Amino acid sequence: MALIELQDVHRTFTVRTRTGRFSRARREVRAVDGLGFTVEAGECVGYIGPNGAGKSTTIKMLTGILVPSSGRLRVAGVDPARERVALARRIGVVFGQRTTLWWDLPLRDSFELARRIYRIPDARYRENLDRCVELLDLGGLLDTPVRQLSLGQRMRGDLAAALLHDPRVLYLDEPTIGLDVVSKGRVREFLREVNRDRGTTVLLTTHDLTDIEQLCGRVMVIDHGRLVYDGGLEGLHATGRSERTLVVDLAQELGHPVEVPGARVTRVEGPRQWLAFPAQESAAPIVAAVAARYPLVDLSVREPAIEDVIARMYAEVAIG
Ligand SMILES: Nc1ncnc2c1ncn2[C@@H]1O[C@H](COP(=O)(O)OP(=O)(O)OP(=O)(O)O)[C@@H](O)[C@H]1O
Repeated sequence: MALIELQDVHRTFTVRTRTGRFSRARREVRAVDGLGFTVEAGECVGYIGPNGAGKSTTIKMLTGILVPSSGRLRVAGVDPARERVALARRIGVVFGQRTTLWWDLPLRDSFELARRIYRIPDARYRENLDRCVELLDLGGLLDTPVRQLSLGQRMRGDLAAALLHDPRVLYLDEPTIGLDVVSKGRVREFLREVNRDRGTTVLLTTHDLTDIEQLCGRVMVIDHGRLVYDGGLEGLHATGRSERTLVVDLAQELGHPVEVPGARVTRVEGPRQWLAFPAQESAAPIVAAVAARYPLVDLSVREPAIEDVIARMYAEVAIG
């Protein structure tokens, strides 16, 4: 069953720019430009793209904060902008950069407030709170005012607050931003549990690709308001933008890059040179060509890092 559905969604903004001392021009920005995708119940999907791609605008439309200029949008069966109250019961939202917790009150009070706002039945509330407290290790923090919590503790509190009412969809916007390695691991482990054991559908926006690698079976890449990739993370390598690297140690420093068909030198350090070649091609002919022309001491092949693939993809979309 599809929990999130977008069909040909557009959202434009009109911005005024100064063209002279007394003159202004109106310009249309297409923040989201014919976007369409479906997220099925129980999926955990990464939603990534360069700055200004349209991610926040999409999330704002999905949470009912912004109305689309045109197109069709449904979340858990409701139209977000028209049925905000019904939507609120079905979704949970966590923004890494902002908190929904009450700054001066103990953590417990923010949870209590969520119980009242969402009218969560007592038994359900206690069960969910106990689970979150245990999994997120919040036991010793419930009576601490939020302003005294560390960033990692506060994020764990925000996650709990977003899930107490059993939302079917969880939107996460940079949930691990600024956290140390241990805190990131804990947040990711919790999210995995929420998605796997409770079947909560997760849409995750992040600039940290490790979040995606560890949590998402599917990734959508957006740029200029359009979907430019939708599929598995490993499938990104097959888009032709992925490169492997052959690292060769020559017997002596050449003073210039080696010349080998099918590969390009990306770095030279003394006798060591780095040769990039398309990831889907075999390394064998390149190794043979290098060995035939230059005396070698050692060589190794490095697999592409997903960061590099995405960076190249962003760069190509920007140029094209
Ligand atoms: N309220 C607004 N008024 C005018 N333009 C806007 C408004 N909100 C967003 N935009 C423009 O729409 C485009 C998409 O912005 P959006 O914030 O959705 O991108 P993003 O992918 O979330 O970027 P980031 O990763 O930097 O948060 C940008 O060009 C932005 O300047």
